[in-house]
Amino acid sequence: MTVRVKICGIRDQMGLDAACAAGADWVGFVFFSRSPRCVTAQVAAPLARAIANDGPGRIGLFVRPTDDEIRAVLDHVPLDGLQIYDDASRAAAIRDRFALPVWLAAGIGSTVDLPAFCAVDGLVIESRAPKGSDRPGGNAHAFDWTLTAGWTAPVPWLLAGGLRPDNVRRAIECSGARGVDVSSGVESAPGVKSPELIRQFVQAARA
Ligand SMILES: O=C(O)c1ccccc1N[C@@H]1O[C@H](COP(=O)(O)O)[C@@H](O)[C@H]1O
Repeated sequence: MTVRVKICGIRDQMGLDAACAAGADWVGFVFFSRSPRCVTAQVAAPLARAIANDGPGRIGLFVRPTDDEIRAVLDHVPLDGLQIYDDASRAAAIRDRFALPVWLAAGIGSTVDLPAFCAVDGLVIESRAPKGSDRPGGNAHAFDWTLTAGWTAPVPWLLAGGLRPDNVRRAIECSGARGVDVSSGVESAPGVKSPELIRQFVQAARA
């Protein structure tokens, strides 16, 4: 089975071209001001529009957004889905409001944190933010991948957090994930995507 891959935190054409050439299934644009990968709608719009119809899906990442913040982005940037960091009921409300697929990000500390039910289209299962971090994801921080091994997921899900070309295969084998999401692990510096690491990551995920 082909593992599906999302490359998150795309900020420029070079990163986008690398993700497309590597065969990524989705690319993510981060609309969160405290992230080193943050893009404005003005920066993301031409990148999102440049993606071919058969290219990766375009995911907008938001942290506790208001409806107005999402609307302001959607007015300019064509997106195929939203990745939301908020509580489950708010994510479901965003799904209803904007009629777009919504993936809810869930930080996992133990198996009790794994959702048994949800009213969204997908889950991004990742580590909890380390103490002192001012953002809930994108921290290059991994969790115990075996926690998801016996889980019956209510919707499709991606594994995220601290994944890199040299650990993604082991993470997939330990977790049972069929999809992975990466940001920090394919960068040469915070916010700077490395085409070579993107290529290696996608290849390793699907090896
Ligand atoms: O990428 C970010 O900067 C970010 C900021 C705020 C919330 C989530 C963010 N990224 C997501 O976090 C995970 C793991 O990222 P990493 O590979 O450990 O850096 C992933 O789902 C990203 O989409």
